[in-house]
Amino acid sequence: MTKRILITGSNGLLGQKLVELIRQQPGVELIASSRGTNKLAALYPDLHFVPLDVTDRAQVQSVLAAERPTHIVHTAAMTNVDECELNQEPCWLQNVTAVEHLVEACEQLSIHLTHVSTDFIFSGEQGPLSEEAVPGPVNFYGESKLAAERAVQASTAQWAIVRTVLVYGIAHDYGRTNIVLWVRDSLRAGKQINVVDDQFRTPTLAEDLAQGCWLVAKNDAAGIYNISSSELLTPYQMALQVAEYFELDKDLIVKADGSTFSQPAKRPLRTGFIITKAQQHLGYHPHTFEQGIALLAQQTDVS
Ligand SMILES: NC(=O)C1=CN([C@@H]2O[C@H](COP(=O)(O)OP(=O)(O)OC[C@H]3O[C@@H](n4cnc5c(N)ncnc54)[C@H](OP(=O)(O)O)[C@@H]3O)[C@@H](O)[C@H]2O)C=CC1
Ligand SMILES: Cc1cn([C@H]2C[C@H](O)[C@@H](COP(=O)(O)OP(=O)(O)O[C@H]3O[C@@H](C)C(=O)[C@@H](O)[C@H]3O)O2)c(=O)[nH]c1=O
Repeated sequence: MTKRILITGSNGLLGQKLVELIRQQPGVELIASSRGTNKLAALYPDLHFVPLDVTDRAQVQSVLAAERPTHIVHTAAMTNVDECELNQEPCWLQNVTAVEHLVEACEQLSIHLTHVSTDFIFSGEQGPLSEEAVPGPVNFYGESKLAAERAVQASTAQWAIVRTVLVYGIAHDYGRTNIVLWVRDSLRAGKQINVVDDQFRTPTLAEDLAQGCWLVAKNDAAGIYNISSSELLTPYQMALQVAEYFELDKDLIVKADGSTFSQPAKRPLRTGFIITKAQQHLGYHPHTFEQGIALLAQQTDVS
């Protein structure tokens, strides 16, 4: 049966990488969707795009009934963690209520749902984590993403959950920075930055995350899959690698921790994922952080 894959949040970082990847797959029909206008229209004039605000139940019902996808990769979310902490109603609407609308439609139309989740559902007391780890969020964004997972796991539709962590990459017409570009651009500007050395992550190249989501949908996989890199690093260690690669001044990177650096929303300290299940079951093989930096360097040097 021909796969018809609908991506939610196709204007986002992961959404754009999924469009780039899936549009090249033979025998697969792609439906891109997002809340705003299509940011990829100039890049991919032939891209089939439909406006879809996933918080609007009627839109979810009508678009899915019209487009009849066989698979959905749900990337859309409110992803600014501090904004979620300070604006909890829109966070819940975008991260939980929207998922309930999608689950309902996937059950009605027998659509395979791949839902993208996060390490922030965990407390940060221990890591790196397997798929069996017990959640315990420490911020509202994490609470919303855990509630979304529970809605998906209670579904009678075919579902898979892809958990990831600290995604970096370059997207078109995109407002948000990421750890690699933020460090590179700060050091290039001669700016001193305070970077925490007490948070542990397995940073994820956006292209690898897209590959992981594609492997899940392609294989009609079921259950939870950790999709990230396999290198456990602190942001401080990541910053040093970025400085090394771009030959920038490491002395501008000042080591910080929770006692000297804080953000409106608490961050889980130790996360990061064990990815052996995805490696063995899906054939998932991510880039190293250094390879990821090199890929971004190539992309920024040409764009
Ligand atoms: N980035 C990271 O470090 C991590 C991300 N994740 C998860 O991965 C997924 C993708 O993240 P990422 O690509 O970074 O996110 P982005 O913030 O880059 O993109 C999210 C997209 O979702 C869209 N969106 C938001 N609300 C709606 C809505 N109601 N209807 C339709 N589209 C909507 C946004 O549209 P608009 O542009 O109009 O705002 C945006 O384009 C998310 O589920 C996130 O929770 C998990 C771990 C780490
Ligand atoms: C801005 C800043 C960040 N950091 C560190 C904190 C953190 O570990 C890392 C990234 O910080 P940010 O606040 O940009 O990102 P943060 O909101 O922590 O990223 C999270 O995003 C959501 C969507 C997720 O799902 C999580 O997996 C995670 O990736 O860099 C510093 O050390 N100094 C700084 O000045």
